[in-house]
Amino acid sequence: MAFNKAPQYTHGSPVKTAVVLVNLGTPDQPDAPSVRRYLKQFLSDPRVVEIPRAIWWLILNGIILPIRASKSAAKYALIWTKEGSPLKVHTGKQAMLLRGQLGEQGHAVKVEYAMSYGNPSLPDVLNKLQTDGCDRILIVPAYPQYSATTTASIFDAVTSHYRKVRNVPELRFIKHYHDDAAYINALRNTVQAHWDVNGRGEKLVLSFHGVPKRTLMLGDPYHCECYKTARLLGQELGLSKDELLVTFQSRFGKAEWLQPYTAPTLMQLAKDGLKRVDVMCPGFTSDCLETLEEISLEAKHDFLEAGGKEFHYIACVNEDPGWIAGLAEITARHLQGWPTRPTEAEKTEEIIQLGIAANAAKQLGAAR
Ligand SMILES: C=CC1=C(C)c2cc3[nH]c(cc4nc(cc5[nH]c(cc1n2)c(C)c5CCC(=O)O)C(CCC(=O)O)=C4C)c(C)c3C=C
Ligand SMILES: [Fe+2]
Ligand SMILES: [Fe+2]
Repeated sequence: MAFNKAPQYTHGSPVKTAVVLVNLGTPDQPDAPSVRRYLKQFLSDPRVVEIPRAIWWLILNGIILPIRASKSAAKYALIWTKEGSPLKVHTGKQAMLLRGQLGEQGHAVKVEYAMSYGNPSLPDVLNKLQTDGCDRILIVPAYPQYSATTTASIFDAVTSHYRKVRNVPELRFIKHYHDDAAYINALRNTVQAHWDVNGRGEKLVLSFHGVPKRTLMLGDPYHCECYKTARLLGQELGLSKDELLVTFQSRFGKAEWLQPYTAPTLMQLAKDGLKRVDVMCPGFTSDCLETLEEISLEAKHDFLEAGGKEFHYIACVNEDPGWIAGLAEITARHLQGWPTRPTEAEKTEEIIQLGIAANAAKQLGAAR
């Protein structure tokens, strides 16, 4: 196997640190060809669909992609913004704000964002960081709860990238923050802010993205981590057991997924006489197709059709300042031990270098 050519090594170059916020990915455009390309990459990942490859290849290419690409594209079109896909827009803004927050705290780190599927791709971002001389990389998955389908797929993508690299950096990887006070507080503040403006529903439904039930039986901690997030948030909000409900959305395929399923549960609640429900999705740190279309539009429609009167969707933490502070806290904790705060000598050296560069530019200007 040939390894990718690394930038020329130079003695004494300062070791730079980078943080990469990684989210799932999204199509480039809300049209069938783009969605097909994205779904093909996503659903071909053996971490996402654990069916023998040859059989799955036939099902995916013969049935799923031809049908789903245009159906999903129509859904993406409903939530697309002028800036692009909400998932990408929010993740990009979070990375920019995290950069600012860590910088204010004195950390000299680069912060980028990348996607497991689609763009900006993880390999592109990791290559760029290598070119920029970053030799310490902290990977921050955008998922609070660990799941092999999401978190481990990032791990696979990162490690398989570096299998082709000659000069590998130091690597760190955050596994989860489902029970981290920084995340729970950001969720609590988001719910409270919504209640302060809109009053409070009879029930708060926490809808997490589902996974096949089989993965729980095989030892994936995702289900337990979702319940722990819910329990801690319920405690922070002072909710009784009757006021809080966990459900799982986005079932894909025919197999049983984690239950109770979100949409049928909401319809049953309405049929049982519940008038107002508040719904939040604490498995997502950015609003996306799954929250904006599936919950805020589809599930709302189902609840109202079944006799409910008021449906309140509470947005994800997105760029909420409390969450950006929390994300910075979690990130800084995982950067510990890496010298990210420049020493006085390094600061002086940087000032000298800047001075030399400015002088050179002046001389160049005078010579012209
Ligand atoms: C938050 C964690 C997520 C888990 C766990 C997860 C598992 C999972 N998802 C699918 C299939 C699809 N998911 C789709 C979209 C999608 N999924 C997540 C997150 C998790 N998925 C996000 C953030 C998004 C939205 C992306 C966006 O562009 O906004 C889709 C595509 C949309 C569609 O066609 O419905 C599919 C398909 C499986 C099979 C799975 C676990 C086995
Ligand atoms: Fe998904
Ligand atoms: Fe979905």
